[in-house]
Amino acid sequence: MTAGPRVVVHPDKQSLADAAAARLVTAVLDAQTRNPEAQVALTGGSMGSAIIASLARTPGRSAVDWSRVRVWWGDERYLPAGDADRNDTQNDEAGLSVLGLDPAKVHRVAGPEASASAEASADAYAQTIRQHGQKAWDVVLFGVGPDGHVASLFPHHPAQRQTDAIAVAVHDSPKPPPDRVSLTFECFERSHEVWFLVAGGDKAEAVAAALAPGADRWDVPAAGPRGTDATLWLVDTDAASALDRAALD
Ligand SMILES: O=C1O[C@H](COP(=O)(O)O)[C@@H](O)[C@H](O)[C@H]1O
Repeated sequence: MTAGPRVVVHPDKQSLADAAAARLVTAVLDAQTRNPEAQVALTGGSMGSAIIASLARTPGRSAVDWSRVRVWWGDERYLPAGDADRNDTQNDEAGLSVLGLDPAKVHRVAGPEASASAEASADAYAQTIRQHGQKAWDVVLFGVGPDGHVASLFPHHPAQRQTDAIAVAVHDSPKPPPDRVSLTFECFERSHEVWFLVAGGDKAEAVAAALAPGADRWDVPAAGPRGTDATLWLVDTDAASALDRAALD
C-alpha cells in the first residue's frame, strides 16, 4: 500500500526550505524511535541544497542524534569527488558538515576517480545499500526538474525501466552531465515517506503533470515514487501555480 500525494503550499522558496527542514528534524526523531538509525536519502539541485542550508541553521536540529542518521543520495552526477556539479558537493557546501553526522554513515556515490565506470559505481552503491540499508528509507527527498525528472530518472529514458536493481548507471542524460548514477523506482518503492521539494514557476507545469490523475511515470518520472506512509509535495506558490488550487483545499 502507498500513500496518495498530499500538497503543502508555502509562500516562497525560503519558507518552503525552512519548513521542510523543521519537518525533517521531526521525521528523523520519529524514525529514531522506531529503529536505532534513521535512513535519509538526500537530493541535489536547487531545493536539495536549500533544505540542507535551512537544516544547518535551524536550532531544532540539536534535538537529533545525528550520529544515528545514515545519509544516502537518490542520485549523483558521475563526476570526481569534490566536483562543484556533484550533488554531494553542493550539499556539503550548503552546510551538511554542521549537522555532526558520522562520516562513516554518509554514503557517497563513487565518481570516475574511484570506479571503473558508472555501472561499477552503481553496483558498488547498491552493494553498500544492501549492507547498511534497513528495510526501508525513512525519508527520501526529491527535487523535480522542469521536465518532471526525479533523481536521475528522466522522461522516456531507458534507465527508468531498469528492474531488479537498486541503482542504475544513466548515460546520455538530457541534463548535463551526461553520466550519472541513480537509485531505481524499484528501490524508491521501499520508502516510508517521499517528499518532493519544488520551488519556482519554471516547475509549475511539471508539478501539475505529476499530480494529474493517471499521470504516467514514463512521461513524468515525478509521478512515480510514493511512500508507504506519506507522499508529500512541499511546494512554493509559484510551483503550485498550475495546480487547481480549489482541489487542494
Ligand atoms: O540533476 C538533478 O536535478 C534535480 C533538480 O534540480 P533543480 O536544480 O532543477 O532543482 C535534482 O533533484 C537531482 O537530484 C539532480 O541530479
